Amino acid sequence: EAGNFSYYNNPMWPGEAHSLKVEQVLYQGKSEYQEILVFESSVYGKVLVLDGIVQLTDKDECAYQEMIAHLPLCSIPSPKTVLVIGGGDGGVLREISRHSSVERIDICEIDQLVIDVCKKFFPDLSVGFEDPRVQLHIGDAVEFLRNVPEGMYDAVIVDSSDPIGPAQELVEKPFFETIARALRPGGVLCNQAESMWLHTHLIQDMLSICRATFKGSVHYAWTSVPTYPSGVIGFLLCSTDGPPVNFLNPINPIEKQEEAFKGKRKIRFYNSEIHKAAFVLPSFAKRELSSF
Ligand SMILES: NCCCN[C@H]1CC[C@H](N)CC1
Repeated sequence: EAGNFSYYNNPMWPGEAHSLKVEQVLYQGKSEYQEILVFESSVYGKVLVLDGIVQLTDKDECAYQEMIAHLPLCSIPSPKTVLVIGGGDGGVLREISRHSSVERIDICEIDQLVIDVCKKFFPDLSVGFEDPRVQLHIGDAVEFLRNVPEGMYDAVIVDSSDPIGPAQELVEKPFFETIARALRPGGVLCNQAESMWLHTHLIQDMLSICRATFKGSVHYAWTSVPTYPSGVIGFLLCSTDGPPVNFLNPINPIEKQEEAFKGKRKIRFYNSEIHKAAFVLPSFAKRELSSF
């Protein structure tokens, strides 16, 4: 119904509310995993909500999807095989397909209904599924990774929702160990890593797991997404042992990828400068998220 959509008292954000004016509800349903809502907002275009948590909006999804895809892929010389965990809306696939070096994109999404709803209401994102390099696997990521050959991927991107509900196991040590095994030497992981304003304890836990699991470098980067709680979201960038990866300086800059732009939607947020800037942290975060 028209009015306001707001979520509050979610255990992830106690005592915090964020509300968007609803022009029209476009879809409401429930899969075997979560409640799914799509509505037209007055400021941010269409909005996708899972279990009461905003996942993306037309207006600001570019910041999240472009950063989570290009921060890892622009940090290694020539990514060929990529795995996406989650990402059922297709936005991350859309961004990965800008890289002409990529030959294979596996995606493991647990909820088919999310994919179907996004194909209907978010064609600018689900276009990612049309790339012939994409192979879709519906199922649990932990199960999927168990059956992946060792050293299979150059990059793994974990585009997960928050660690309550279906994505709880995606912040635990065994999951990161299966990712490390699936990556080739010098391979990279980019993981959704919550807000430095609200979740430094969760981020510290993920950082210590990653520093123990990934023998290369581990860095925290962040970006602005106005419709996420606290208006920012972070990313964990990890590399395995083998050729060192310097995340802070994109050696495979998007500006040099002619495929990145030809016949595709323009890039709206990411560029090589904002790549470098993403790893610059405010003082409190440097203290709380530095190596320990
Ligand atoms: N690909 C859509 C974004 C999914 N990522 C999450 C949405 C919910 C947020 N609280 C955290 C990121």
